[in-house]
Amino acid sequence: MKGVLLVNLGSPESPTPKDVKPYLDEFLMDKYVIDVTYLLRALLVRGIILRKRPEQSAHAYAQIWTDEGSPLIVFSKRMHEKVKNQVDIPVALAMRYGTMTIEKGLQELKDQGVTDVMLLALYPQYAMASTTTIWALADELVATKFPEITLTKVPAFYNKPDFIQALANSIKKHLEGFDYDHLLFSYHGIPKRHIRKTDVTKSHCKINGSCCTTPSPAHEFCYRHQCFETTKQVVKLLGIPEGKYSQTFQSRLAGDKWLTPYTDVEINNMPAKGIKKLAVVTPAFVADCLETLEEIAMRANEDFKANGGEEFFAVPCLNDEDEWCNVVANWVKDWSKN
Ligand SMILES: C=CC1=C(C)c2cc3[nH]c(cc4nc(cc5[nH]c(cc1n2)c(C)c5CCC(=O)O)C(CCC(=O)O)=C4C)c(C)c3C=C
Ligand SMILES: [Fe+2]
Ligand SMILES: [Fe+2]
Repeated sequence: MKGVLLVNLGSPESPTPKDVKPYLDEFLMDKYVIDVTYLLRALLVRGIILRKRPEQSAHAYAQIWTDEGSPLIVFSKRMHEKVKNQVDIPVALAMRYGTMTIEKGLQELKDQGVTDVMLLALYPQYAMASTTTIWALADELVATKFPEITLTKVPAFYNKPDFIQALANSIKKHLEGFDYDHLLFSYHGIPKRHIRKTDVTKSHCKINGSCCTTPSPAHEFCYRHQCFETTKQVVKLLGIPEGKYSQTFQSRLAGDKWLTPYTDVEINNMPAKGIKKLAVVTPAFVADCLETLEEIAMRANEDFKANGGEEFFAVPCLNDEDEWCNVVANWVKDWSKN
């Protein structure tokens, strides 16, 4: 019997340092996120990052937390319900980190008699730190605990026409009536090293400006290329002219060379370039979360205005919008027919 496992990142149990610390420990000790030797990772994460970050992150989480819990979890659950109600095979929801584990998701499907699982990582663009870590853990669990299950991994959907259409329609709807000067596409950043590491050709991705727009088999696993493509296709559908939009990368951790240009730096410089009304869209995230609600809608908004900006609007993620849920339900239906 067929079934589906939807997987997103996860959130701490509560916005307190006590719960944020073990969550960040699980997340940052993941070898696909901080991809150095175990000893170096432990030194970096447990010896340095986790000394202060849980307090700071808990404070940030507290500002976005809702009565129902973390926005990422709340929106993912709503989206899951809507998808589930449209299809006639079991659909489970799991998170890569935290208590809603992939193991529990697979168990839930197994208990309903599922042996053939469509694994959908809820990230439009492929990255080692987001997609591979889900695929690798699911593979490990199947090998050790669910030998009767086979997995079908859904490739990144950054350029799928129905996803692009849903995203473009959502942006258009949210921006109705906002006469913005500029639309910024801000994607979660990753270390440049990750791009080189997942280059299947081993030589294509030089991150020098043109590699990501030059056709190559490397692009199946090139996060930067996939971000450019999402932006290009959405802009085309919306008919936004050159110069009225740009693309940046946010949420970097210190100590590494991350993809540029950086969202915060660019936003702070915009008012001086005459951009006074700014709209920001965050297409690496399908559900609003800390990185969209606190980093963009709150912090970037304040910084933009402190630097002379006048109006700022953070476009919500797709969350549980009907069109997006229908798109996912259609992917499930198409897969389950074959
Ligand atoms: C879009 C996909 C994501 C990629 C790629 C990604 C890479 C990545 N992230 C970190 C470090 C952190 N990310 C944090 C939060 C966070 N990251 C994503 C998605 C991707 N991360 C989401 C959806 C969220 C929000 C989670 C939520 O609960 O709302 C955090 C935690 C928060 C904080 O302390 O700031 C960290 C840390 C790295 C190092 C990385 C690639 C190497
Ligand atoms: Fe992240
Ligand atoms: Fe590339």
